[in-house]
Amino acid sequence: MPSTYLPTRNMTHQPQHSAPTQGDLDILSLLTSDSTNLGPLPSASTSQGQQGQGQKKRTLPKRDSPMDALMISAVIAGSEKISRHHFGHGAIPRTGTYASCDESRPSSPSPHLPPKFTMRSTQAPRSERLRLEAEAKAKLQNQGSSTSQNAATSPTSKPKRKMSIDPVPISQTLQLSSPSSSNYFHPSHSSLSILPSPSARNTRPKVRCMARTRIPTPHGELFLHLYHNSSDTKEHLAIVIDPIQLDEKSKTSAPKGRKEIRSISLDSVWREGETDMERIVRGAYTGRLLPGQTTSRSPAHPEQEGDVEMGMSEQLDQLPNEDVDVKPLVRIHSECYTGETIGSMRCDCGEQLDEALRQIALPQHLKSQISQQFHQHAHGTGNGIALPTPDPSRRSSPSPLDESRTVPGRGVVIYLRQEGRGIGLLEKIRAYNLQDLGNDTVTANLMLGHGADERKYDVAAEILRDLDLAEEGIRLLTNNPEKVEGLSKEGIRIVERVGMVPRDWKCTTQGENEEKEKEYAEYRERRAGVGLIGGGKARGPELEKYLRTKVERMGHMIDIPENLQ
Ligand SMILES: Nc1nc2c(ncn2[C@@H]2O[C@H](COP(=O)(O)OP(=O)(O)OP(=O)(O)O)[C@@H](O)[C@H]2O)c(=O)[nH]1
Repeated sequence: MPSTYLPTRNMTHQPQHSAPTQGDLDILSLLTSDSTNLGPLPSASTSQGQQGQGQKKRTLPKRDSPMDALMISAVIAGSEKISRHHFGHGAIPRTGTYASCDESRPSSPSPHLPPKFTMRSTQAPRSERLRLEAEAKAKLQNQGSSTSQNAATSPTSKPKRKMSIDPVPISQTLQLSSPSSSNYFHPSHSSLSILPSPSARNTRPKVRCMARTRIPTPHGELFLHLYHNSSDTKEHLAIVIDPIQLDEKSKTSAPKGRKEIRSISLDSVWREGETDMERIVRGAYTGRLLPGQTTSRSPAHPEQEGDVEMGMSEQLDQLPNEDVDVKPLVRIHSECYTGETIGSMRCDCGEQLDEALRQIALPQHLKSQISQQFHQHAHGTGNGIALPTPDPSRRSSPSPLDESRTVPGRGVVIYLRQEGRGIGLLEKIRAYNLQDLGNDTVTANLMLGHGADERKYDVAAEILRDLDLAEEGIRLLTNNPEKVEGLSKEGIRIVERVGMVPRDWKCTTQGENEEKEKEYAEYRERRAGVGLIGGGKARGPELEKYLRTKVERMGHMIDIPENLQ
């Protein structure tokens, strides 16, 4: 091999401090020597005794992998100045950092040739990497032992983030999902591992509103609140309709003392020094955001409001009238993918969600609200839940309230992610197949090893508490006695139950079918159906059977229309 193959460029740029190793010298000698000078490589068949006297034994030093001299030469000749120490590192323009892969041996380019490139390791020295790894392990162990308790009590001890949207990591806010019943389709499924501890079962779940935003809908503008909680991994929602927060006219027409429906956990200060932009991004502002806005009118920092508009409650306090306000209308709604998204007419869930939003947004007559309280609902509250009976003497006494006054409607739909009455979408789909075999919605659940209804209302109650509605009292929109009982047990004050009449039954019962039909047809064209498939009235034999089962087997507090009995 001619000596011109010697990779002189490379050798010239070897760092001066590092003496060539024996391996380097061997390769150099291999590349520059005549191959005939190489002795035979030792092999199993060649013993020392068999070697000729004059033959000098030449062996390559033991290296990690066999190296082909020609290949090495070709690679070196065709590449930038790369020494074997830097093999595998990237060639980058000189930028100053990590001039060598080992900080103890900085590279020293030849003083004669201005270097075009310097080599920079793409990774830190091993010592540094080991140190970081040990640090990370220690940190993980610490986190494991201190758990969520630390996080909840000292959010400021978290590593500093650019924008603190989430004061507590999701892993600490959300725990493993709620228990599900076992059934014979999943013999291997054990729910034991995810059952909460007995002590956890007795404590109230904690909820935190993580973010809120304004959503325009066919029923007006509303605020969507997303909640995390400590008892399951679901993101439950609160859909708040409260026009006084957005609309000047509503503000002035609302009764004195009406409070905005706001989340306490969202509005609180999440950490010291949080910025206006952080509060805006999570939705902890009052009023309406405008393009380019960077400061928030924040209920948590009233002292910062300065030149901004007067707070809503101050304005309301200045209203002259003394009206008793209508209580917020609340619906606790459970997720139903089929009914709400693909317009299934096996159930009335899509229609109910639409109808609930419509009813909450409707202006309320103060007079009618008071008079409603004189009448116990036609079906009572069911399950022994006593609703307050207003003093009948007030009925006859003339009062300014007798003059009907319209005030903006307000209320909340708590949207719980309890698909399929708590059994999940997969199981509900299986239940539908059992229903097609002739079973009703309750029997199908039982056949799958579930309860007829596995829902809980503790998280809903905590969300109502967070919205500061628990004590003020609510009007609950439902036919379901379990919802009334569940919420009452959780300490929610229900002043009235408002029935949910299926739109189709409404037409049938009121004897004004044609007019009502027309009204619903117009309604459907005008505003329903936006975002809800078939948002008008649902009708069909399967829906009929479902509704009937709810009344006959689940105790729902509504009469089946006479012509359908
Ligand atoms: N397992 C099962 N769940 C169903 C079926 N049809 C509807 N659902 C679920 O039932 C729930 C609907 O309940 P809600 O809208 O809260 O109302 P409700 O319990 O009927 O009571 P109301 O408040 O009177 O409407 C949703 O989670 C649906 O997914 C069914 O056939 N089987």
